[in-house]
Amino acid sequence: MKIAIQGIPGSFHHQVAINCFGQDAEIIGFRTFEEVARCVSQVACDFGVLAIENSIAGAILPNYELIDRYNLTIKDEYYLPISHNFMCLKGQSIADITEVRSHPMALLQCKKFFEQYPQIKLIDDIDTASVARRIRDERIKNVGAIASKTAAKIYGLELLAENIQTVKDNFTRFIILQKPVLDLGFIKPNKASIKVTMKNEKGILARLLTVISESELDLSKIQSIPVIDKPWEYAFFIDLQFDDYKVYQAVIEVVKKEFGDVKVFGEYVNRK
Ligand SMILES: O=C(O)C(=O)C[C@]1(C(=O)O)C=C[C@@H](O)C=C1
Repeated sequence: MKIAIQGIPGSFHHQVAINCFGQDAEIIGFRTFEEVARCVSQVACDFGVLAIENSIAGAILPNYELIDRYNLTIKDEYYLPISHNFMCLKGQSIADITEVRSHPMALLQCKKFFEQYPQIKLIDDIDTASVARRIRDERIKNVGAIASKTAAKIYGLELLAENIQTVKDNFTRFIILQKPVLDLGFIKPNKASIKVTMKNEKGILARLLTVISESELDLSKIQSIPVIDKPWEYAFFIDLQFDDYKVYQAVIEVVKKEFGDVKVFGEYVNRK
């Protein structure tokens, strides 16, 4: 089985791919999230793993747009506890480090820690582990990485500080993507991710939320994203949790009829 991820061994995406698909899965690493989405849409891989939101840094908005544009299906979700660690080539101390490189989401999660070291510049890079590997391969001094302890071990770096994320309980929600499938097999879904492109009417969002709340569906996430060909109009990505699939389906029908276009990205099992 081929699994597409952004990143290399030691990255958090790599960890999720192993946790979900086992050690024997063939994990194919890409440099960008877009390449992952494209690979899954072309069925060059069976599944893709994509981070979608983090409990400290918030949503990764461009990834919502990718799921939509490449017409992908959300098959499942996975919540990974994230512990970030500050690391560098052996034999250096924090005072030697002038810049730290990592994935932008990782930097956001550790911003507070670096406030005490104003001499260290924070620089966006591809993914957490690839910085660790580059530091090792090119024997780069004075540069630190933020990555998992697994990455420090694989790439032989020294830990300068552990668990440096702003809040110790830190989670990233990942989604497992595949090409559209209508057959859910044996899965009994109790969660769905949908996009509603609403008519621009006064009070319409409040009315939609009332319909959802009165139906007893649990709205676990709502995120607006711009409709790119209609400036200042927005679509809403909504996650819904439910006990009764029929109630959920009935609400979807009402939303389609009264509120606007609905695109269902996936129906799956809540893993929170
Ligand atoms: O760089 C990595 O190791 C990743 O897997 C990327 C990523 C992200 O996209 O949010 C995954 C989890 C953490 O939140 C930080 C970075």
